[in-house]
Amino acid sequence: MDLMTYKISHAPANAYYIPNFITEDEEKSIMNNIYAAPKPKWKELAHRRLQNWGGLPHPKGMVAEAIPQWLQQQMDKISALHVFGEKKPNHVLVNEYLPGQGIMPHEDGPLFYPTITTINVGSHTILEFYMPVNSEESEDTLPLSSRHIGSLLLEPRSLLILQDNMYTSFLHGISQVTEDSITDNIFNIDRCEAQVGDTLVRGTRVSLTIRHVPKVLKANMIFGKRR
Ligand SMILES: O=C(O)CCC(=O)C(=O)O
Ligand SMILES: [Fe+2]
Repeated sequence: MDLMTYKISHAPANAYYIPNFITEDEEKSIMNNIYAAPKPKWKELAHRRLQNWGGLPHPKGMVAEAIPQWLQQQMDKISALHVFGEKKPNHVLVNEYLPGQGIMPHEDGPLFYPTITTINVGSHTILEFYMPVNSEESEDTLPLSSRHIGSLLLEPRSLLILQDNMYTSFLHGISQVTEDSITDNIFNIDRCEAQVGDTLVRGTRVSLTIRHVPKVLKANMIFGKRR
């Protein structure tokens, strides 16, 4: 697969969008596996819920946990695209959004290698990008709406890859709405099934954010070596 074919030329930095990265059968099986997880695997937040696979990222290092085969398979497919350099993805964050749910604009922080890959399952969403405020400015003088630079439409079964500047120079977030108007402010609209003028009604979306966590602790570094 030649990644360059999928580069989003209108995006302000390195971003790639691969429609139909997974098949409908794979999508169903991913959904089944995610919903088969025991209830405590879900972490409930105010506006979404999530599952961590591979461990819990932590400034002191992630205690690695085994990744099930159904996820590893997808991670290997992404590895094959060489988007993590010499590294391999070792962590998956699953987010579930019901219609009307979203995520506040944020940066993903220093715990991850600067490539984010996301498999999109179930429903579309719109990922919005914003300029951050620097220390001299405040939210009052530069409201979020004035800092919006554009967005990406993520259709079901697609893969999104964001790198470097896209990761460090902008905030990303998902608005808490139940439908989205498709406008020409969507960087990848020419790669989507939807067209400018459409209104897309949101269903339940599950995203798999697949990343590389550089700092990993071996269990014996915590408990001491046992022989
Ligand atoms: O659901 C998504 O695609 C975005 C998730 C996200 O930005 C995060 O969990 O940091
Ligand atoms: Fe994020």
